[in-house]
Amino acid sequence: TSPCDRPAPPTPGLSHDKWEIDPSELVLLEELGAGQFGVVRRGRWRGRIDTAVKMMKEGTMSEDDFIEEAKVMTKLQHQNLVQLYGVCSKHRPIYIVTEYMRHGSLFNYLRRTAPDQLGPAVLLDMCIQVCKGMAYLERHNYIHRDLAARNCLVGDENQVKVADFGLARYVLDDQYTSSGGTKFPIKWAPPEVLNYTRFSSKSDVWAFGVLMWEVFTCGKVPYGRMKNSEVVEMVQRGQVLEKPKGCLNEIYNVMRLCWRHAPDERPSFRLLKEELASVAQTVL
Ligand SMILES: CN(C)c1ccc2c(c1)CCN(c1cccc(-c3cc(Nc4ccc(C(=O)N5CCOCC5)cn4)c(=O)n(C)c3)c1CO)C2=O
Repeated sequence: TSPCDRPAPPTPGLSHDKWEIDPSELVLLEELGAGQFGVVRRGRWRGRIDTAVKMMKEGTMSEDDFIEEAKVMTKLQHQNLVQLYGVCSKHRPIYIVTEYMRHGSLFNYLRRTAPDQLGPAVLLDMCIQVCKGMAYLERHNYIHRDLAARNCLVGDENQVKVADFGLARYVLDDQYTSSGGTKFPIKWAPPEVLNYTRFSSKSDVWAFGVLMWEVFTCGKVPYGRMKNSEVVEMVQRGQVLEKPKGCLNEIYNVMRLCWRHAPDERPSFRLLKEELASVAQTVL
C-alpha cells in the first residue's frame, strides 16, 4: 500500500486533546458557591495554578454539545475574559476548569466593598474592563447571552473579567432558557429578546448598559422589586432605568446609547470602548 493509505501516526504530545485535563493533576479545595450547573470549588492544577472547578450536576447541562464547544472556548483568550483552561470529560460528573478570581462576583464585590473604595474613576474603569472583554468576544462573533454583574468576576487591584460567556446555550433548565421562565434574566434583556429571543452582540450591548447601571449604583438590583411582567411592559414602552444617584450625565448618556430600542441603533462594543475612554479622559 502507498504511504498515503496508512493513517498518520499521532504527533507526540498532541495525541490527547489539549483541552482535556487529567483529573489526577487537580487538587480540589473549598467550595466557592453554586451556579446553574451545580457546585464550584477552588482547585490547584499541576501543583501551582489556582483554578475554579465547576462539577457538572447530572441533568443540568447538555454535556456532549458543551464538550464540543469547549474546544472553541479554550481559544478565546483575553485579559478581561475568565480563561477556560479545559475540561475533565472522561468521567462523570464532568469538570469545567477555569482561571480563579479571588474576590468572586462583581455584583457581590460592589455590595460588600466600602463606598469610599468605589469612586467614579474606579467604577468607570471596571466598566471599561468589561467593555474590553466584550469587544474581544464581539470581534470573534461570540455572544455572551447572560452578561450581568453577577457573571463578571473580580481579581486583585479591582481587575474585572467577564465569565461564563456562551454557557447559557447548554443549560437544560427551561425556567432559565425560556423567556417566560422564572430564572430568565428579564431585567438584562432588550425588547427583541423579550419578544423573539433574538440574541446578538447588540443584545449583549443592552445588557452591558444594565451592568453599567449595576456598577454605578454599587450593586443595586435593576428595577428594584418590580415583577418581571412589569419590567417587560416598561421596556417595551421604551422606558429605561433612571440615572443612578451621583452618576455623571456623560456616563448615564452612554448607558442610554446601550438602551436604544432598535438593536442596530445601539453602538458596538468597539465604539463603546472609545466612548468610555474619552469620558474617562474628559470628566474624571
Ligand atoms: C449559564 N450561566 C450564565 C452560568 C453558568 C454557571 C455559573 C454562572 C453562570 C455564574 C455563577 N457560577 C459560579 C458559581 C460559583 C462560583 C463561581 C466562581 C467563583 C470564583 N471565585 C470566587 C472567589 C471567592 C469567593 C468567595 O467566597 N468570596 C467570599 C469572601 O470574599 C471573597 C469572595 C467566591 N468565588 C471564580 O474564580 N470562578 C472562576 C467561578 C461561579 C462563576 O463561574 C456558575 O458556575
